[in-house]
Amino acid sequence: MSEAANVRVLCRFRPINGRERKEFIEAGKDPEQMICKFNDEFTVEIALEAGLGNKKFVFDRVYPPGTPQRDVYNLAANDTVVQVLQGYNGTILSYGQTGAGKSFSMYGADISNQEMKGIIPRSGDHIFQHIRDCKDPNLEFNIRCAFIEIYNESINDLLARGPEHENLKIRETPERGIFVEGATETQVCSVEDIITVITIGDSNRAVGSTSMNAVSSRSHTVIIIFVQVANKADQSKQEGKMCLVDLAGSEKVGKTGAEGQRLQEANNINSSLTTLGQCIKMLADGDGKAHIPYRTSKLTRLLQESLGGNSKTTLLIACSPHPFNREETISTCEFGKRAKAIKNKVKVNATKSVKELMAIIDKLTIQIAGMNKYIDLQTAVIEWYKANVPGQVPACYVPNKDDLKALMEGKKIAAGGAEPEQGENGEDEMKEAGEIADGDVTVRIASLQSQLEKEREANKMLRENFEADMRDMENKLKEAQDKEDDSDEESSDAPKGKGSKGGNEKIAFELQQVIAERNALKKQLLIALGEEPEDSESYEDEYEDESEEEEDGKPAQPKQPQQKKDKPFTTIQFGGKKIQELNRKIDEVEAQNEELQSNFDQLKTNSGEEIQQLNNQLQLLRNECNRLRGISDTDGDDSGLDEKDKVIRSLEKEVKALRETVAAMRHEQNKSKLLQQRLDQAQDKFVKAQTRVQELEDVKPESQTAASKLERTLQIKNQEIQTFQQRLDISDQRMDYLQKQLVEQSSLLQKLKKEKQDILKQKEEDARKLLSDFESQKQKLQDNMLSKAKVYKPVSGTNVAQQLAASNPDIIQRLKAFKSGWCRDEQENQ
Ligand SMILES: Nc1ncnc2c1ncn2[C@@H]1O[C@H](COP(=O)(O)OP(=O)(O)OP(=O)(O)O)[C@@H](O)[C@H]1O
Repeated sequence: MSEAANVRVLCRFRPINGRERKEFIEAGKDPEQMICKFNDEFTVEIALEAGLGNKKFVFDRVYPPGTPQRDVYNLAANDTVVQVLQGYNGTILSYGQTGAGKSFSMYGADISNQEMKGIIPRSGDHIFQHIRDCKDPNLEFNIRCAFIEIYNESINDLLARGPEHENLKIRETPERGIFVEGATETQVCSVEDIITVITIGDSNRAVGSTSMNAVSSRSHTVIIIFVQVANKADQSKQEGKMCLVDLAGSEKVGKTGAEGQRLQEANNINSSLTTLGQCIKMLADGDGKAHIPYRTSKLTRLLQESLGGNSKTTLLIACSPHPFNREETISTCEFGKRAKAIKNKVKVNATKSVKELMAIIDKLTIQIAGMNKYIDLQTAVIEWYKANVPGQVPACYVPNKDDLKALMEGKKIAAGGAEPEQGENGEDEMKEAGEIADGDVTVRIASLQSQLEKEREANKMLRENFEADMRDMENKLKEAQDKEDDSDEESSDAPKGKGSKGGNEKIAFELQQVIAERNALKKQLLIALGEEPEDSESYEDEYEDESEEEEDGKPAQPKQPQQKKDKPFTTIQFGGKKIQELNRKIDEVEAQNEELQSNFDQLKTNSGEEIQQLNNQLQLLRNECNRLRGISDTDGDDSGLDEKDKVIRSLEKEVKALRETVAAMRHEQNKSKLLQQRLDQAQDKFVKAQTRVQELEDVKPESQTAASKLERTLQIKNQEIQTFQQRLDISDQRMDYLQKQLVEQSSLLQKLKKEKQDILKQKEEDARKLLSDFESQKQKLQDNMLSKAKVYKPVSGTNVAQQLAASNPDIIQRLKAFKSGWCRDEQENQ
């Protein structure tokens, strides 16, 4: 993880020097005059040309003239060293006008003097003090130093001589970042080694005298201290890199009086500093997306990481306090102000051990496997959708983002059909994944959908059953009616007496059966609707007395059926067509019945009187006949006999006629009886029909209630179906989204695969390169040490300075000359 870090800018003013005094004394001005006013430790006000006021600059710290080296180090470099020891890149660069004190701050007036030494030797002190203080036996430190200069746009190795160490190339790799290819990196084991390295490097660098600075740096110098910390415990490594940059001074060519080689140097210096200024301006002003022209100069390319890159950077601007350099001081402060706005992105340079790399590869392999599995699942979903009707919930599990995450972490997901993992955490992971799967909305939709389907099916069945029941009831009613009609016809032809009564019983029995069946159906229907069935009333009671014998040979009067309590016997107004027909028939039968009854009564009255009269006449005739027979037997007169025979025959005719009349009357009487029986039957039918209608009337509200309940249930179910349909639509949208995601994930997978291959390839290449670099470096160092007797030894424990002195006697002269330059300048200042 990288973190943002602003470039810190510190501003240091050196004391007024001899040259500046001299200039002002010669000009008749106050030689001690200063242009800077220090309001607090962060602010400096620079006096502009006469009358134009002051210009205020705010920095992370402002050091007035006379600030001790230690104070500058404490703020400028202490934190940076700590961060480098933690594996960060840190840069401290000094910028300013020539002679403003850059080298003084970075190296110090005397690098071996405790008070006068500058940031670089103090950093060395700090690093080795830290190593000495470290108590962790697993940590191994490896400190290396490189020392280069950029002179006239050429990068030269200051720790080795020869053309092969000049004009070195800048390279960049993901592991190392930006580095100078072929620059000598010598191992240092103490601060003395660092001092030696500085001394050697200094002796090799390009310096010259200008009118502004007796020993002026004619090149930009960069000391790089690599701090590598290896942890034996976990085989990990991290390497912090500290760049200590002493820039060559910007100068006004006219003011410094440069000409010839100095002029060319000055132009190159100014050119690279101008590019540096441009990069800083663009970094400060831009939105982070602008192209920064780092490659325009070697300096900016080398400092690319320090400017807007992976480095915690501190810019130390060195300024002159004297009015003689007002313009340059203001310009330097402007430069510092711009640099302050730069934000770097820093991160720890942790080098992965083989173990760590293997772990990363394993993780990536798991991720790829997880993504493949995810893709398989998604493909299954798509296949399912293709094969099934849209709007249905997939029969297969629809994985979600969490599943992808879990799969990429090597976990398994329950709905994917994977086996539970072994080990302590396996179960938990499966449980977790299972919870994710169970909680998935699609699964819930599927479950609800199937529930709905079941409800729908049950509803449909209920409705069908109800309709079938209704149909059955109607059929039974029709059958019963037909049977009644048939019974009517049969009874008209049936033998007199008990025969017609038996027909009624049969109808009554069948009707009871119909009622019993209806009750059973009603009970089933109520149970299906989830209601408590009422206890069915016994309809048999209504008919239990119907089979009573006739009393005294007289036809039994039709009995009224027992009416149910609280249910009055009402005239039927039921809406069915059949019921209307039945009513009509009942009315007809009733009318017929009344007519027959009155005829029968009339006939009965008339025939009874007539029979009595005829019987009386017959008796009289019999008496007369007997009397005449007695007279005839006593007189013996034949004429009288003929007369008597005539009377007898006449009387016999009359008797015969009377007998025929009586037979006819008896026939009428029988006919009347038959009519009476038919009347009874009709009465029975009427009663039964009324009962039936009443039953239907009773059932009607229940049926209506059940129907309305069903209707309401259907409405609710329809609403639920609509809701489910909406949820299914959402699910469809989700599927679209998932399909898009699948495509994205596929391309991401491809990308990851490619990246993995690239990384592996790059690692192999780097390893090969490192090995070859190492071998060549090793060879070079050995060659240098053995054959050419070079000045340093890249292994700890040897006094590099002593070896250097022994093998390079001329360097002592050069160092003396170099130091005398500083001393001269010191004297001048004093
Ligand atoms: N803070 C200071 N206190 C005392 N003397 C200083 C201070 N800064 C600089 N000097 C002196 O000023 C002179 C010039 O300093 P220095 O060489 O460090 O300048 P520079 O900016 O590196 O110049 P150039 O760019 O030409 O190399 C030196 O003699 C140095 O000792």
